[in-house]
Amino acid sequence: MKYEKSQIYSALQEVQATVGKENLIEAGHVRNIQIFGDEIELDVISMNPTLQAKKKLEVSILKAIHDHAYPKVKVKVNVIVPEEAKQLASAQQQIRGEAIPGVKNIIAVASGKGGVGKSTVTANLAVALAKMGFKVGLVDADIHGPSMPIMFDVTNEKPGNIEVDGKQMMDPVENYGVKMLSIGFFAGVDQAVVWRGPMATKALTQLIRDAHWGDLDFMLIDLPPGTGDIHLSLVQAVPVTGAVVVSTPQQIALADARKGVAMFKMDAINVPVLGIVENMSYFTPDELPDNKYYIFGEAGAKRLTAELNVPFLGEIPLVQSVREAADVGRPAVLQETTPVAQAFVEMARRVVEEVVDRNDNLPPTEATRITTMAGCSPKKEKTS
Ligand SMILES: Nc1ncnc2c1ncn2[C@@H]1O[C@H](COP(=O)(O)OP(=O)(O)OP(=O)(O)O)[C@@H](O)[C@H]1O
Repeated sequence: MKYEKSQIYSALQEVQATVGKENLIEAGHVRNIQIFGDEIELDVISMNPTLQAKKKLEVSILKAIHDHAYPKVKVKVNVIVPEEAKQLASAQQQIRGEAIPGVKNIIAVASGKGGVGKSTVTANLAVALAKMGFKVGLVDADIHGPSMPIMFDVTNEKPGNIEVDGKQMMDPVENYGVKMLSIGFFAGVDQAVVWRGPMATKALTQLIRDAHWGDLDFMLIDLPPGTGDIHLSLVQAVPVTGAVVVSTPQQIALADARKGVAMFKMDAINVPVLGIVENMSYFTPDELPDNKYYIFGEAGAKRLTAELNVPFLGEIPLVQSVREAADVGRPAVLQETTPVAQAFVEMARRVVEEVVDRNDNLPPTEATRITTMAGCSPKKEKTS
């Protein structure tokens, strides 16, 4: 079949440019349409440097060409981000608050709905990253129910004080290779529940900024469920590298996860969504390890990622040992050889991949970036 450039141009008029109201052709964002046998290749400009925007643009172009010109043709899209678009995004990041010296990547872990296992996933992600050799810090900002001290078996510890450049700072507690601060250390679980608005925000900012974290590859922030004040405060207080959203496959959890993703994508917030983790994907009894029971529905979060065009970061089974491990303060990923531990390690690998991808495609949070998967092979268990 012979393909006509004019047909391709008219199909691309159906796709909106990444800024303004014009379509791609009106905006002059399509360059170098080339036809090689049964393949069309073209360059397109994206004024939005985020990975999501670029992927969305690519998908829209494929769809437009298939729907309005040639249904079966192979299409290769090269998305180009001009330097000024990168600089603009960088400037937008600056007004968000200063980076934290020594902290390379800040990852917010969120869920729309409570009780879907956000804190469990965060704790296991933190330990998995530490086992891979990364320097990891964890901020438990879940003011409604800080659970990290229990999950890390440090309920009887208190963060120390340390003088840094003449200033008194909190010294995070450490276990399993993860430095950690929790609102629970200061307020006690019962008090923390009543914290709201400015008080919660102030506490969160102090946990992040008034602590001596040292050099970290990753700072994970376990947010309260939902989409509230504290989420907005966080993105104003620090430049968040990306967000991980946790959901179960259940419809009501997915509806809230969708809201969570939408919140991070809002123009005013504009935090790249690294992807969605599906927790409690299926139940597997210990005595029948090959049996999978999809008690909350099957692959719901996976479908949602396809629909929202965000990465799928993995599925974690519902296993009794995960709950037991959380309760005794030894995250399940430390079990090493169990399938659920491997699922957590695989999820951590996917998160690192997405961070690398994001840092390659967006202005960095700081000058030093993680741009390699080196160090991603699990090393020997490190416990304290
Ligand atoms: N994959 C899993 N298998 C078994 N139990 C799990 C799993 N994930 C989480 N749980 C258990 O489910 C309960 C809720 O988990 P968790 O506290 O992590 O949820 P959450 O989303 O952080 O809750 P919230 O933020 O509303 O306090 C805990 O008892 C936890 O041990």
